[in-house]
Amino acid sequence: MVSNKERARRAIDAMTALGFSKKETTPVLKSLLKLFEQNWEPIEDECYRALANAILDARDRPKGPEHDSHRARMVAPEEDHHQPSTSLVVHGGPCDLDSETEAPRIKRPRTNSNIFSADHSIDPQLFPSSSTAAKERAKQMIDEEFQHAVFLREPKPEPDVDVAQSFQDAQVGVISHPFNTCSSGAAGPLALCPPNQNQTEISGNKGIPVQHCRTRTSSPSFVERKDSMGKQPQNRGSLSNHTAVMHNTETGSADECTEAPYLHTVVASSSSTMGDVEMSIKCNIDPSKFRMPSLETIFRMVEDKCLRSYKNLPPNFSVGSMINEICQCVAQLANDRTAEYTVQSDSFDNCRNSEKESVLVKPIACVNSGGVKNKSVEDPFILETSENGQEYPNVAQRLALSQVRSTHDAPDISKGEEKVRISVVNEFSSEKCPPSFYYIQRNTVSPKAYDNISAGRIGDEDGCAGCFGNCLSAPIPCACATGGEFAYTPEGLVRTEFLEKCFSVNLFPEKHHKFFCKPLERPRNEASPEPCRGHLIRKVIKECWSKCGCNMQCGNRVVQHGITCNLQVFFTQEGKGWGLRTLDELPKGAFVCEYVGELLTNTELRERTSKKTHKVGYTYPVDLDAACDSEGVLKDEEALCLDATFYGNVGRFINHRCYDANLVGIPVEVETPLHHYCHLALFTRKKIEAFEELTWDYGIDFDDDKHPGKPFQCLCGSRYCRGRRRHRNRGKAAAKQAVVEETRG
Ligand SMILES: C[S@@+](CC[C@H](N)C(=O)[O-])C[C@H]1O[C@@H](n2cnc3c(N)ncnc32)[C@H](O)[C@@H]1O
Repeated sequence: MVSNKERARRAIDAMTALGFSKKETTPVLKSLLKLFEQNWEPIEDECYRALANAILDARDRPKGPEHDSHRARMVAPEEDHHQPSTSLVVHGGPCDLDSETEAPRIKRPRTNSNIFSADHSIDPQLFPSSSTAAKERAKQMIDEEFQHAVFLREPKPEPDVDVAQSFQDAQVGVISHPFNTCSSGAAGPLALCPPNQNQTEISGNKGIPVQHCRTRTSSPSFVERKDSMGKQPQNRGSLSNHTAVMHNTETGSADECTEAPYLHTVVASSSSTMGDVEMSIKCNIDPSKFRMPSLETIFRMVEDKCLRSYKNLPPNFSVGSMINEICQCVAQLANDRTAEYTVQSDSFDNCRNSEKESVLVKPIACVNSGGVKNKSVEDPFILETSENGQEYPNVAQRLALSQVRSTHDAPDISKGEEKVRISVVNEFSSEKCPPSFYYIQRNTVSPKAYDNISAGRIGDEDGCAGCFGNCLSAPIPCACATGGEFAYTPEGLVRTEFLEKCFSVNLFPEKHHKFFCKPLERPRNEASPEPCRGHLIRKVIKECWSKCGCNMQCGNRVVQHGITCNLQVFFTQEGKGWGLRTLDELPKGAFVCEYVGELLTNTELRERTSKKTHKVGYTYPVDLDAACDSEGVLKDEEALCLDATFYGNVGRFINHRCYDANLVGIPVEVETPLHHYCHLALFTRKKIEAFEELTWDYGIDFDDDKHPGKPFQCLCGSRYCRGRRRHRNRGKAAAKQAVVEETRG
């Protein structure tokens, strides 16, 4: 049992850590002891919160004949005069309650450097006496008051702690505790944690989460929460848990804290029958200088840094989700050492081990029913690192891979990323599913491409003031309508005229304006890249977006809703590899899917393809021609393209067909606050029957021997095929004319 002397010493030390002198603390402590009838618990509870408050009250209390230095009134000074009878006076000597009806007024701590505010006194009626009930209620009120504050006051760091260094030494720790209490997702309370208590519970009210604090002995401190009923809150894993835990600087005793004050913020948590896992940030701090930023701010900054540092990130990359994922993985791996875990872990180990020389992405195998080995397991993509060690996929990407769906074991190749299930079948060979890639529903953006699009070259960040309700039914089209008319019909189909104009640009590029990339200035001895062959200026659909005044059901929002038709990836009979088909009949002008991949600059794509180190049979880059600037001129490194080789959606399975393909690609501005560029959306050019293969004219000139990428041997089967030798000399104009007529007819 700890002696009173020791308890007093600890209390004084705790206060010293907060910047209160021993001289100041001692009389107030005595008063409180008296008040609580020599019961230490209410004083020690909540990291000596009551004591800290009482000292502050003593400080705040105006000095006067009736207020000697040993008297601390737990009342806000401004109320003191008006409600003297309701305040509790604590004497420095033996406990001397002025009145049985007086009660302590507990103040809310100030949130910034000056810490404890005196602006929030608690109704004294709630503390009618110093009875146990009153003390309980007082304790509860303290909790309520402390829910949202950072409770720091000039703590004394360890003498040998370099404060500046301590800031940099903010650590993230994973704390696992296999029991059933858990953290809530609600904005959480902050606690001042006593240095010598094994567990302190701060009760809350109205369902507001409460917390326990454990101080460190050999293991790190942690904070956990449960609701006022002691149940686990539902919204686990939210990232707003925010807890400040402060330790004193005491050293020596095994059960006492041995480190400088630190701020302890719970970042994420995961709860399951397997146990709870939390991740927290611990900062050694100088509270006079330190203000804990919000987690959202921190995450945003980290995400921004990742984007800049690494080549590529999925657009929905979120540090917060990643940390949550880590918690879940810790819980899972700690409990479940299955074979599957070993396999996956190995692939990550491979990535890690080969980080220096090359990065190995080992796609996860298909589940093969017939015992057929998936080629992709044996032939992983090998991607060389660039000079600066950053090549696809890099560290951040590998971390992000857990969020991106691999295509193994896929009755739905999108692994639930899309609203509809996209099945995979192979009726013609033993390959059960396509070589692995990472399924993404939205483009990822490389930092360079990001710089280009965030420069606002393509889109206009401002929303349209004229949008309201469903823009398509407005009597006068708003500014989102391209050329004064919306491209979509009320049924969500692209209007025939618009569709034909888009098709015509593809078919007769020579009749349409082009713009040309300017190559980068290069040193004389360096080979110049191939001169730009020109990018077509295409018709663009601009969809309404979050800054528009209309609602999500507005008819001028189609592509942004994602895939809605039933598609299937299938193995083609003609030798084109995998292809995409529709399972339902589709009307003319229907949106099928976007071509999704990694958004790169042309320069980045060239660098990537020049390495040609990956063992990928098919290539998937597509120019984003619509990415023109107002001057009609682009620098080479500004022109954008999409590469779906490693990351992509079902669009990457659409094969080429010369001229009479049944899909047409239309650039669509689907804006987000961060991205303003044209997405490449594929719409049906004509009515398509169920089970018909979906095709698209890549615009390849098979006669062009100078083309940097060797075109494949076309097996499209079209009567107008440009790839078949015997057709090459036939008049292209005649072929185009035939297609136009066929389209009209
Ligand atoms: C975007 S991918 C299409 C999906 C691809 N078939 C697969 O299995 O992943 C483009 C590649 O498919 C092949 N391909 C597409 N259309 C073709 C065609 N008409 N004839 C022959 N091969 C074709 C070529 O190898 C081309 O580089």
